[in-house]
Amino acid sequence: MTSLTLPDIAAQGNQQTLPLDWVGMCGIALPLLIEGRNVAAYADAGVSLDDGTSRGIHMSRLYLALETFEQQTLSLQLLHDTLGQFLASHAELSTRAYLRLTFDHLLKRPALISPLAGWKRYPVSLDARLENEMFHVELSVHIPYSSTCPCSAALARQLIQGQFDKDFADKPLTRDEVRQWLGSSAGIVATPHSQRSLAKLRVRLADGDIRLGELIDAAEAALGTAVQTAVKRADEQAFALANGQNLMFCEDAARRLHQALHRLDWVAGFNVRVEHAESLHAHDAVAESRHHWPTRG
Ligand SMILES: Nc1nc2c(ncn2[C@@H]2O[C@H](COP(=O)(O)OP(=O)(O)OP(=O)(O)O)[C@@H](O)[C@H]2O)c(=O)[nH]1
Repeated sequence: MTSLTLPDIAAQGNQQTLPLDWVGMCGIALPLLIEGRNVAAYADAGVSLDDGTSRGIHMSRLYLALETFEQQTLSLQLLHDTLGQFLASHAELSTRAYLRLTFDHLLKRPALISPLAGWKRYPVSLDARLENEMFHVELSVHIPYSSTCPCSAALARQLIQGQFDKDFADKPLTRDEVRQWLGSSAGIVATPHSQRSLAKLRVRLADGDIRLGELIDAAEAALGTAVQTAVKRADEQAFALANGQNLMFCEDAARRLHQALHRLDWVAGFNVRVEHAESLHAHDAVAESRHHWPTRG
């Protein structure tokens, strides 16, 4: 068989000497192993091209370095080793390596009262980089929850009081009549507005495991009214009660999350952003809080 030499354009010299900050591939399909389950993820893999005289990087070497994710459980060590491999396969060319993994993490959540359960989807991204031998990992997760406006609740209560004064102005009060009135929409004339809300958490991981489930649980416990999966009427009623006891502005939600993340000793720094998709307005109410986090970014 004649052996054919394949042209290697990437290895050619470059006429314009210009280093590049990031070169690689985006949207690579990649199965991950997380908590014993296979998860369909996408990877963006890249390196810096510091040697501006080289035309290109070797994309296939980054691609092939990702193969281990299929067999090994996702861990900080695996991310670190992979980035190390990116750089080792680009000696003389690159000093910085980057890997972003994005996937949906599914958790089974029980109903509040009924014996039902269902799956909840949490979009996740993991950004790892190796720069000057320093390894950094940022975990980002989006957590939906429900929030009821405390101001709207107070305004609604005032209207209900006014209606009570009107309806019972000249009447002697009987327990039964009041009870009936409380159960009628003619009595409870106003309801506060609630909104589906979103907490966007970004945390810098110190050494240890990627404790994704623990992070989500801590955030949902702090928020109090996570959105539900399987719901019967009994669950909906319990949810209405939980919301009535858990009124919050976006500022309240951001402060609660700040305190909850601060308690996690494996979190080296964080950025919290909450978005309340208001039903009062066509715009959102938003609050942010950070700790050991650069102001921008
Ligand atoms: N650098 C670079 N490569 C690209 C690009 N688009 C496609 N490729 C292709 O990616 C393929 C893999 O490149 P390399 O990793 O250098 O492949 P290779 O030379 O067979 O592998 P090595 O011998 O390990 O260098 C080549 O066929 C490139 O043409 C691009 O924009 N930049």
